[in-house]
Amino acid sequence: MEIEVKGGESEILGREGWGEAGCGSECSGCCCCFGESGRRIYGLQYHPEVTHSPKGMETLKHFLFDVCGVSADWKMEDLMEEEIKVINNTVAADEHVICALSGGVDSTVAATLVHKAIGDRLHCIFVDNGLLRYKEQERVMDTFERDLHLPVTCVDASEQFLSQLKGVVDPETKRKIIGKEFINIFDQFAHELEKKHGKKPAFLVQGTLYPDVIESCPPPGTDRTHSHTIKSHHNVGGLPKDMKLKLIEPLKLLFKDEVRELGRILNVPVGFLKRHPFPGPGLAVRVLGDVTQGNALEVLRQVDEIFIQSIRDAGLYDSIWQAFAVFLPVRSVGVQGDKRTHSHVVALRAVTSQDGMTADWFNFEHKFLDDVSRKICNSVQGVNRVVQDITSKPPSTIEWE
Ligand SMILES: Nc1ncnc2c1ncn2[C@@H]1O[C@H](COP(=O)(O)OP(=O)(O)OP(=O)(O)O)[C@@H](O)[C@H]1O
Repeated sequence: MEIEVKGGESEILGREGWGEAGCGSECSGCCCCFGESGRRIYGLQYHPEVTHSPKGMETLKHFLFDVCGVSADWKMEDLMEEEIKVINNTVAADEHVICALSGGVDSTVAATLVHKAIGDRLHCIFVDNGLLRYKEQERVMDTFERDLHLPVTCVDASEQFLSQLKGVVDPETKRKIIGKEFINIFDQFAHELEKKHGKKPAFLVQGTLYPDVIESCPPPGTDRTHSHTIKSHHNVGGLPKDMKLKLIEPLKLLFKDEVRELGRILNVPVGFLKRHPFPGPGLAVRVLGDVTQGNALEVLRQVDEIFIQSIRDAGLYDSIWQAFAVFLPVRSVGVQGDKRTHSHVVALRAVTSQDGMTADWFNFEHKFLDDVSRKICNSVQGVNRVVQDITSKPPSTIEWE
């Protein structure tokens, strides 16, 4: 069996006295697993939970059910009830809670659960940062209000964000600017709620998932300890110290597919739960270079909408983890309507994945790509070339910036 072994950790294995040991085929014979059935001690030097590990799930099932003797009687309904109890015990009857909704699955499910627990003492905010997809604001606000009955304030801050991003091309700087603007807006929202209810919100709901917790957890042997601050920084770009908000993270023991299951129990529309992930910094990380230059955002919105709608029409949306278009900071020469053009180039990216940690590029049929490319060049002014991204993760990341 071939397995991927993380380098640099093999010296703790293969000590004398251990029983059976296995070797990795691609790592010069270093130990990749061992077992001592007498002492009932087992160890693995690879990630069985990763989809790329063959028989990983079988290995885990064998360990849990045959070795440890546990039974699979865990139910999502029980978790929901438990979390509601925890939320009610945490938030006193006169306290208020805020939640930043992105229109994504995680924050929506987290907010819906907290709303079920504490009702309208939950106050949600959705920010139009000028970096949203085609008609995104209307589409998500409609779902929040009509289907989920969530109390949501929509703030149009597009000018504020775009003016701060003018001339910025470095991806990290873009992310930091966006994170900082989000915080200013959340802070202002909290102040307004304080004026209205006479009390500052004490809690912030975040849609932290278990993979985020794992990623925030430092490797064993380092002096560091796990910190929630790491995730909150990751999530909303860092919270201002004077907000003093305590975190409510009801999904922090769940993986994405489990969050979707919880969402189904909470009656979040299935179409919404199946939405592809969308990055917090929005189209800013899909327009390479200065997002405010020319009509890059508008062009990208139109291209992206055509691509996604074509994927839906072809019945492929649910087979793809994430699909989107990227606006490239180059122009190419073309011939359109008997005229020479010097126009924009856009890239299409679609990947499959189980958890976003690794991903493979999606292999569209030739006809699909041909149709989409023609449709884009024929209907989006200023685009004369469409290319496809055919790299997996690794070596690339899913997003381009
Ligand atoms: N436009 C927005 N308005 C309000 N809050 C936002 C917005 N975009 C992102 N956020 C907040 O920042 C968090 C992190 O954004 P990111 O896109 O990385 O989310 P995520 O962890 O994938 O979760 P989700 O599935 O909810 O989008 C979101 O969960 C949400 O709380």
